[in-house]
Amino acid sequence: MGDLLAQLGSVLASVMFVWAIIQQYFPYNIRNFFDKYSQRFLTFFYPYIQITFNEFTGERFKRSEAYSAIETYLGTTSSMQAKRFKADIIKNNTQPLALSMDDHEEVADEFNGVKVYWASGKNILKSQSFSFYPNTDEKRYYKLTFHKRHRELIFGPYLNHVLKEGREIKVKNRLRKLYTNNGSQWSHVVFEHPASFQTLAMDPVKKQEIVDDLTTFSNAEEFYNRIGRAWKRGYLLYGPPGTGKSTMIAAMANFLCYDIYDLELTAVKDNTELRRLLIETSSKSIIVIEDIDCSMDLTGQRKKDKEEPEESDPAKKPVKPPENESKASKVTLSGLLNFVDGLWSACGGDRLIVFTTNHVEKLDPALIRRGRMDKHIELSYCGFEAFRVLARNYLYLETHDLFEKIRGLLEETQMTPADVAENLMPKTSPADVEGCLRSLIEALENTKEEKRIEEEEKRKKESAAAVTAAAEEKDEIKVAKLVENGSNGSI
Ligand SMILES: Nc1ncnc2c1ncn2[C@@H]1O[C@H](COP(=O)(O)OP(=O)(O)OP(=O)(O)O)[C@@H](O)[C@H]1O
Ligand SMILES: [Mg+2]
Repeated sequence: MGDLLAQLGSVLASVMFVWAIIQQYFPYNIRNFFDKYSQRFLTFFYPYIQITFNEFTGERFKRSEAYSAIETYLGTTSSMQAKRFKADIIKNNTQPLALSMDDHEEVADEFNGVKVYWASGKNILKSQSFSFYPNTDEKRYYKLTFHKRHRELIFGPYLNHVLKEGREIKVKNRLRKLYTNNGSQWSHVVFEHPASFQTLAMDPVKKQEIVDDLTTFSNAEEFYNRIGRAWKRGYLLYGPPGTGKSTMIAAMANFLCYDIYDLELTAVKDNTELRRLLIETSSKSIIVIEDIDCSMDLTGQRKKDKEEPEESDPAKKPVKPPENESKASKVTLSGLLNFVDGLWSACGGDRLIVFTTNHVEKLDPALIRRGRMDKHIELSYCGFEAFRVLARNYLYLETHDLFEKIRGLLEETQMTPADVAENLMPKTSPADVEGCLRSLIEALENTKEEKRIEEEEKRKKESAAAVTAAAEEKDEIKVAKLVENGSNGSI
């Protein structure tokens, strides 16, 4: 046995030696000739198929998307098998490093019970001309090997699975961005908002419904293709200031790993500019228009005659530029509707459109009808369940004797989650839990008292108005009687 191995070893060594000599000394075309015929010879007996994915294809400096997706996919799949990795910092909240297989490593993968083999390698081409960047002549590739009887499974479902998984991991690992528009240009910063659905204070049933809806949407590419609709979904978030609309958008972006495009409509000149901005948005993004009722007169002619309710938040009063102001935005309701309706569906990929408003009743029904805004979500005053989330977030508190009292007060008053959160914010370290809860109770009682006084004053005003109206009515009757008597000649 030992002899046989020794002989095998020496045969292998001689073959490798001859191959090394061919590689080293024989001209390119002779090598090519050997390659070609040895391959033909091998494929005759060899039952395996090989596919090579090169790092650069076609355009010299454009990295192949498939190669990059495979690299990411194998980074996760190979983590238990490979011994040498390449690492890169990704500065992501959840994971600091992205791993990928180093050159000349080989790993196995399994799909539907079928085993396949991936190998990484590189060709070093000798540059014909002088180059300052010798590294650019390294050509990396991944080679996939599998038995030829699995050809259909691998060419179809398996490769789709690898590319899809790879892209998804890449999306999760990337640094996400928050884009804002300055007129017709997007500029961006890194998006690092810590909000999540766990920390969002709202009714848990409603919250779960939203999470499920988002999950279904983000996995529904095939469904949207099949029914012939653009892969997009509209959300309308409405409710008083400080109830968590903006926080929910950040939580959605973190949950789906999407970028955010915060569109400032008042800075957009006209419909053409709006169209350009929207077409420039990338897939896997949330396009947000905050305070849509204040952004401009989107309601068109229809609302002009109606009396508009007074805006309680002075910062959100609609900005109405002077008539002759040349910079005034000319974006129209129909311009916006065209995009929400899917004229821009030509740009593929999934996008969420989110509108927020404090006054849902002010919006034109055309803008928010189902199909345009698929989901209407009301964010309202803080209920007991929402309070419990805040207590957990701010004070690590699951239960407390004062909870029942707080429950009662929350049912009787209207306090926004922002105000509740402010009261629960620890003022000392370590947190004085009872002190925070008492400060909240005091704030709730003050709000309740203010509401009582307000209602009493309103009642007083209403009864005073009723008395005046009755007196006026009496006077009118008297006058009418006098007039009637006068016409009868009795005055
Ligand atoms: N439901 C909530 N859950 C957790 N935190 C909340 C919630 N609502 C408000 N907050 C807290 O209050 C602050 C203000 O909330 P946010 O900006 O989301 O309110 P909003 O509804 O967007 O208000 P506006 O209508 O004025 O834009 C947030 O920074 C957050 O800390
Ligand atoms: Mg907001």
